[in-house]
Parts: sequence; C-alpha cells; structure tokens
Amino acid sequence: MRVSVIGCGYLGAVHAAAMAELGHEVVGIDIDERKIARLAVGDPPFFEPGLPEILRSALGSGRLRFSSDPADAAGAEVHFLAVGTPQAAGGHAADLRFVDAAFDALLPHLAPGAVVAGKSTVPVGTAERLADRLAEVAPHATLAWNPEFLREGFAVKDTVQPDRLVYGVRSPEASDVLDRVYASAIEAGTPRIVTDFATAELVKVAANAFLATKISFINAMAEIAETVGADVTQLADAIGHDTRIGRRFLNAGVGFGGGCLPKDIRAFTARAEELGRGESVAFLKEVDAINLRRRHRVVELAREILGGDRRTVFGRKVAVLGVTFKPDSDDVRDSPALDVAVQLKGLGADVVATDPEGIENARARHPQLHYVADPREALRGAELVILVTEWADYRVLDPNEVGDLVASRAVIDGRNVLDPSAWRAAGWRYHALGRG
Ligand SMILES: NC(=O)c1ccc[n+]([C@@H]2O[C@H](COP(=O)([O-])OP(=O)(O)OC[C@H]3O[C@@H](n4cnc5c(N)ncnc54)[C@H](O)[C@@H]3O)[C@@H](O)[C@H]2O)c1
Ligand SMILES: O=c1ccn([C@@H]2O[C@H](COP(=O)(O)OP(=O)(O)O[C@H]3O[C@H](CO)[C@@H](O)[C@H](O)[C@H]3O)[C@@H](O)[C@H]2O)c(=O)[nH]1
Repeated sequence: MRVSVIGCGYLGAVHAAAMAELGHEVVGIDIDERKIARLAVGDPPFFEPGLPEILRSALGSGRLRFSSDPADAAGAEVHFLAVGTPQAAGGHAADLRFVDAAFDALLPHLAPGAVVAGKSTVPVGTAERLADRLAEVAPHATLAWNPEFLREGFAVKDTVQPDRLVYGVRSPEASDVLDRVYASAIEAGTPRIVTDFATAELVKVAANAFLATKISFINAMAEIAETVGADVTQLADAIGHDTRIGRRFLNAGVGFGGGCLPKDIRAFTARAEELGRGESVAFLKEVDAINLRRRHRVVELAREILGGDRRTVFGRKVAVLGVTFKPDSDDVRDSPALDVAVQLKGLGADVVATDPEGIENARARHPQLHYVADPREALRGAELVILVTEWADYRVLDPNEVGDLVASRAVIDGRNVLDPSAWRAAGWRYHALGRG
C-alpha cells in the first residue's frame, strides 16, 4: 500500500521505517528539513534501538523516502498524522497547532478514498472536529483515529508487533483500509478494537493516566515507607505477586517523565474540566503532584547528605548519572533526572552530569550544566553520586571501583536499582527513595 507519515519524530520516523519494512511504500514528511535530510541518508536524528537498522534496510529497499513537502503525500491511500501535541505554553491543555497545520497542509493532496489516520495523542473531541472539516473540504476522503502505544526504547518492536490496535472510525471502509496496513500484526493475532472516535481518543489518554497513576501510587507508598523505615521495593514485590495488581510499573524512584505521561495527564485534566467533568479526573492532579515531589525529595536528600544542619550544597561536587527520562532513549523531555541536576545546580552545587545518549539534547535545553561523556570523569572527586536514570551501565557499577574515584562514598539511588548491601559493604552511605 502507499502510505504517508506526517511528522517524523520519535513516533513518526519509527512508524515510517517500520511500515516500509512491512512492505508498504512509504513517504515520511516533516517540516524540519534537517531531520528529513538525516533520515533520508539513514542517519536517525534521535537514539532509538533498532531504528538505524530498519531505516537503512527500508531506504535500501526503495520503499521509503522522506520529504519536507506535503505535496509528496499525494497519492497515498493512508496518511498517518504523527505530529507533536505538546503541553501548551502557560497552561495544561494540549497544543493542537501542529495537528491543525499538518491536517490543513494535507487537505489539497488527498486522493479519492484516502484515509487520514490520526496517531498523535489528542484531547477527546479532536477527531470529530477534524472529520467534520474533512467532510466539508475533502468529502472524498475519510478520517480515522488510530492511537499509538509504543514505548521509547522499544519503539521498533512495539510498532511491528503492537499489543493491540485501536481504530476510531465512522465507517467500516476506513477500518478495512487500516486492516490492510496492519495485515501482518492482525495475522499474528494482535487484538483489534474497532470503535468510535471518542472512545479511541480516550483509550490512549486513559492508558497513560493509568500508568502514571500506578507509578505515583508506588511513589506515595515510598513516601510512607521512608517515614516508617519500610522498604518500598519489597512492598512492590509483595503486592505485585497478586496478579490483579501485577509487578510492572511499580518501580518507585524519582518518578515519571518524558514526552507523554506528564503532558498527557495534564491535557486530560484540562479537557475534562472543559467538558465540565474536572472532578472525574481530579485525582490526576495528585498523581502529578506526587510525581513532582519525588524529584524534590532527591534534591532534599542531597541537601541533607551534603549540607548537614546548614543543608547547603553550595560548591559541593555532585555526579549525576543519567539525564534522559528513561534508559535506552536520548529523550530529555520533562526528564526527572535533568530536573534534579538543574535544581541542584540552581542551589549552587558543582554538578557534573553524564549520560550515554542524552547529553546533546540536555545541553541544548540546559547549557548551564557541565556534561561529560565518560562516567568515570563525572565520578572523579564527587562528594555525592546520584543515579537518576537506570542505564544498564550504571546498574552494574562496582561500588569498590567507583569508591576509588569519588571524594566521598555517598550515593542516592534514585531508581532503586543498586544492591544496598553491596554498596554498604564497600563503605558507602547508601540512600534511596522509599527504602529505610
Ligand atoms: N514518543 C512516543 O513514544 C509516543 C508514543 C505514542 C504517542 N505519541 C504521540 O505522538 C505524537 C508525536 O510525538 P513524538 O514524540 O513523535 O513528537 P516529536 O516532537 O518527536 O515529533 C513530532 C514531529 O512533528 C513534526 N511536525 C510539526 N509540525 C508539522 C507539520 N505541520 N508537518 C509535518 N511535520 C510536522 C516536528 O518537526 C517533529 O519532527 C504526540 O502526540 C505524542 O503524544 C508519542
Ligand atoms: O515502574 C515504573 C515505570 C516507569 N517509570 C517512569 O515512567 C516514565 C515513562 O516510562 P514509559 O511508559 O516506559 O515510557 P514512554 O516511552 O514515555 O511510554 C509511555 O508513553 C507513550 C506515549 O504516549 C505510550 O505510547 C506508552 O505506552 C507509555 O508507556 C519514565 O520516566 C520511567 O522512568 C517509573 O518511574 N516507574
């Protein structure tokens, strides 16, 4: 099938390459010419495991090309809208300017029978609004909403083998077209839910709201555990054995960040308030507050450890391990790790941050921080080590070896991934979130 993907960021670039790998003829379109130039030569503009391989293979097959001209989308049977929906400046609602601009630019190029399939995460009601406009301006085309559930770090696998497909449609024809796009996943038995626009839009934000709530639930337990000297990781293991609860997404620590969960729960709350239903999701404000408190808690712990009664970190050398919002990604959008580093720097600490993939993005946002690529360089002379992104390399650090580099053996394990007994045995003052 001929497919276009409008917006080639973390979602769209993977989607475009994966669709071509599945045999479709794909054009990826983005207004960012630098991004397009890199994608066109098989050089992904961001880090995502497996993307370079499928990108190069798809380009080599001749089934994938990239362009910054929306006219190049003409002739496709399906146009996936994958542009950003960030938090609006000065508020909590989603900024839909990119969706509207991409949609408008596409309108003149829609062939008869074409399906515009929204993948961006949008406030409920957006699809209906766009479908009504399509009916007016290009009645020969149809709209579908086909939310995306991929996780960064696993984006290629999640795109090729999704755990479910959701289609919000008004007509069975649109659903049939999407079935042809996803034929291989459907053949492999992927569950598929065909529904109306509003349900499809809500499924996406409900899923992210649930995940965020699960993380903040365990982080709330961590706050209580800290007060009474209990261990939140054992608590999570114990409740996680109940299959109704499940252990996944119960990792307590510095909390959630990224380009999705934080902005999606805020946009959901804002939309619910617009609909006069603010009270239904008012708890998401608490979820957000618990999450942000965890970042603050790491900063407070650092002040307690380094500053004693004076609680000052001024001039003290702190090594921050990790700047991305999660491992196996270079994404620093709303990163708890970077937030902690910035807060400590703001308090006058001599912060040295390191990360295997995120330094370039972090530097673009926060040039005031000192970054080093080699973790040993960050650790050398540190009076406090803070692990805030659980990259595989940091999980396996040897406390004896690291101990020889630092000025003082004090560590905050912001993701509960180090073995406290091994670090304590090596003479470290080990501190964690939610572990006495
Ligand atoms: N990143 C994820 O893991 C993920 C997963 C599921 C859903 N989503 C949702 O997908 C959407 C995109 O997220 P992302 O992380 O890929 O964002 P992103 O910022 O990485 O990418 C968005 C891209 O859209 C491009 N763009 C903006 N306006 C355009 C236009 N008019 N025409 C063509 N391109 C345009 C930008 O240049 C950018 O490259 C968001 O709604 C997000 O919530 C993201
Ligand atoms: O037990 C956990 C699990 C995750 N996190 C944090 O939560 C954030 C989000 O993690 P994750 O959900 O794995 O990352 P994303 O790639 O942002 O994926 C989420 O957001 C995407 C965009 O909407 C959705 O498509 C995915 O299904 C959804 O998992 C990260 O900061 C993690 O460190 C925790 O603190 N504890």
